[in-house]
Order: sequence, then C-alpha cells, then structure tokens
Amino acid sequence: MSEIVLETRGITRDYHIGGGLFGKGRIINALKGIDLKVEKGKTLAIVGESGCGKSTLARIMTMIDAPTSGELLIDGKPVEIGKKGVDSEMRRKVQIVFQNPYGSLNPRQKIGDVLMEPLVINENVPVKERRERAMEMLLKVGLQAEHFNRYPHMFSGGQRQRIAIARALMLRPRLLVLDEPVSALDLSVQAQVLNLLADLQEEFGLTYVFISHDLSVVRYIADEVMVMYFGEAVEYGTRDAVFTDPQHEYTRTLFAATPRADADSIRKRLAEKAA
Ligand SMILES: Nc1ncnc2c1ncn2[C@@H]1O[C@H](COP(=O)(O)OP(=O)(O)OP(=O)(O)O)[C@@H](O)[C@H]1O
Repeated sequence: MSEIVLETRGITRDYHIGGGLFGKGRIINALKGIDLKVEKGKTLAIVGESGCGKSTLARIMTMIDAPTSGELLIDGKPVEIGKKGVDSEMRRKVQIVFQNPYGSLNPRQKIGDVLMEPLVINENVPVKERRERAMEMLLKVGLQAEHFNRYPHMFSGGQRQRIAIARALMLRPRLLVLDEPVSALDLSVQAQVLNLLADLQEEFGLTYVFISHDLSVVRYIADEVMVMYFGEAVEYGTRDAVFTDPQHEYTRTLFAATPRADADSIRKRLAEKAA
C-alpha cells in the first residue's frame, strides 16, 4: 500500500491588492484549485514560469500561509492553521530549502550553532546530544568535522547549500520542499547537490517537492511532474508521460523553449559528473 505523505485538495489562494479602505481593489487568483498527492520516498517536481503560483503553493505546503479554500493533508491528517499557526509536531514534518542559502544563514553564527538551533527551539535535547546530532548531520551532507566551528562566509555556494539541507533535516522531517535549490550553482556543483539529495532521500525515506524552472534538472530528479500556468496545474503525471507526451499546449511551448537536444545534453553532462 502506498503511503501518501502530502496531499492537497482543491487549494485556492486569492490575494487582494489595492483598494484602500473604501476602494474595491483587485483580486489575484494565485492558485485555482490544486489537487496533488505525493507518495513517501518520491519526488514531485513543480515547473512553471515566474508568477504561476509556485512560491504561493510552497508557502501553503510548508504551512507558512493558509489557503483561501481547500485542504492540505500531511500524512493523511488535515492541517489546521489557527491563530497561533500550526502545532509544532505538524510543522516540523515539513521543512524548506531555498535557492539562496546565504540569505538564511546568520553570518555571525558558526555552522555547528546553525545546525543545533532547531533542536534548541523545538526539542528539549541535552547539549551533548545536540552536538552529536549536528556533527552527524554535518558528515551526512558531505562536510567535515572541522567545519563545525566555521562561519558561513568561509564556504562555497555548494557547501552552503549542503549546510541549508543539513539544517532542514535536523528535526527529522518527512517532507522537504526544495525551492530552486540548485539554480544558483555551477553545473558540476548542481550535480553533486542533486546526488546528495538523492542519497539522503534513500537513506531517510524522504519525500520531496522540487520547485524548478530548469527542465533538465526536473527530468533528472523527478518521479512525477506538475506544470503550472497562471495558478492552475495544466499537466500532472509521471515524468516520462509528461516529457514524452505532454497534453497541454503550454507544456509543449515550455519544452520547445528548452530545445530537446540541449536538455538532453545537459542531463547527460549531469549524469557524467554524478558518476
Ligand atoms: N503577497 C502577495 N500579494 C499580492 N499578490 C501576490 C503576493 N504573492 C504573490 N502574489 C501574486 O500571485 C501570483 C503568483 O505568485 P508566486 O510568487 O506564487 O509565483 P511564482 O511562480 O512563485 O513566481 P516566482 O518564480 O517569480 O517566485 C503572481 O501574480 C504574484 O504577483
């Protein structure tokens, strides 16, 4: 029996803009009824151009924002976003990794402290165990013990992204939302980080939602693909079905904009680097 970690049912999100106190303003329907399901251990890639609603959906999936209507379920349980937000047990199940990890790393905080912080805030873990868990995670993401006492500026972009991934995993989440996690990295470093994500997924049975505009990366990492266009899922299916037989005109246009040969050659290069 498959285990569904993440499900959304008819999620919509409207933004009211302008209008002031008495004016009518305008409503943007950023999401128009998104239904999706992601099985444990699988990767759903969400693709689409800027403004199609990817970040809005990511904020809802990570429980930072509430939908206007519809339901979010984590491990089959409906998520209630009350006045105080979501209960901490639910929130820790889903973590997010952003495109630019530098923005979320405090320049004055040593890496060891960056990794231990979620345990200080969310769990009553003794100091010794905190250190052990942080050190273990540091090694798991391919960094070294001596990095524990270094500051963020001493790391390359790829290493910083490894730190961000390690931090996201400290609370042992079920699901990672990866928002363009390799878009800012060089191609060879992209391959290394994608391989690391694949290894971690296997080791911890993690489920991923991978947001990207890069079709070659999506092809490399996804089990299923959702293509979004103006707040709607215009395409949703297995990677092979979506790439070989896209149903929607928009998907065909999107794929045409990334020449097939180019996407294939990038994928080949990624695979070679990864080998
Ligand atoms: N806080 C907000 N207030 C008003 N409108 C918003 C807000 N956030 C997003 N929008 C609008 O909702 C739509 C979807 O935006 P969203 O940021 O989710 O798209 P996106 O696909 O993530 O784009 P990008 O890749 O550029 O981040 C856009 O029209 C955007 O202008």
